[in-house]
Amino acid sequence: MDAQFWHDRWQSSRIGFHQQQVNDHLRRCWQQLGVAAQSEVLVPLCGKSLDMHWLAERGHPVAGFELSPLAVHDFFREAGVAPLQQSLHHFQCWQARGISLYQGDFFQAESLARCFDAAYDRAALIALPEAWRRSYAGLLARLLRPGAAMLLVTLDYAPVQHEAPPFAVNEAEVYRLFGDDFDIELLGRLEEGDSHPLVASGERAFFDELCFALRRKT
Ligand SMILES: C[S@@+](CC[C@H](N)C(=O)[O-])C[C@H]1O[C@@H](n2cnc3c(N)ncnc32)[C@H](O)[C@@H]1O
Repeated sequence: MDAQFWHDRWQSSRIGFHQQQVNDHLRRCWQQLGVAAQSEVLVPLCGKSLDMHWLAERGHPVAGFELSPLAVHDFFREAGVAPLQQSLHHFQCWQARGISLYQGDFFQAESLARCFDAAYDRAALIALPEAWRRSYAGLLARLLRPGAAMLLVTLDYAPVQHEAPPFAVNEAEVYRLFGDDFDIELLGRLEEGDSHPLVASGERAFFDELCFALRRKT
């Protein structure tokens, strides 16, 4: 997916991935990661996710990375706050209430020369075509300090589609991508079954959400 694909999605408000509520896996599983309250949480490909407010309310500074200026603008406008803005290397950085949104290409994040103790990925890995996922996993391994924890939420469904996100990223692929640099534990599999419209209509045989805890190896 090139940048224009995502700019078009935001421009035309085709943002079905955006959740009006805090993600269930985040609520249920975050505590198990044992991330210290003051640890900053990296949120790659963050959109305007409300999950970032949830993390900030728990005392975590948040560093989100998002391509779309519209998403960043909406995030702060909908929260009713006026962020401070500055240019930082390849990014425009918008900050308010302990949340910093770096607007630009996440794959340039190393230009900031920063590392993090925790990360949260919901609908980021599965937004990337297969050819980009290894670079993404490698970048996260470099941005996270040894011992850092990451909560990763992916989708597994069949038959898979290759044309447009969300892409299926199953358990075996998570181990292939992250296994060299991270210890991995599958925390849960939410089997949506017939409650998912694509399963009910017969378009998909199954449609599951997977939640993993990753720990950066020392
Ligand atoms: C499927 S959405 C998920 C957003 C968010 N994680 C959520 O749960 O709502 C993927 C987001 O990644 C952004 N994006 C795609 N490629 C990016 C990149 N290279 N750098 C930063 N953001 C990117 C898109 O604009 C889009 O908002």
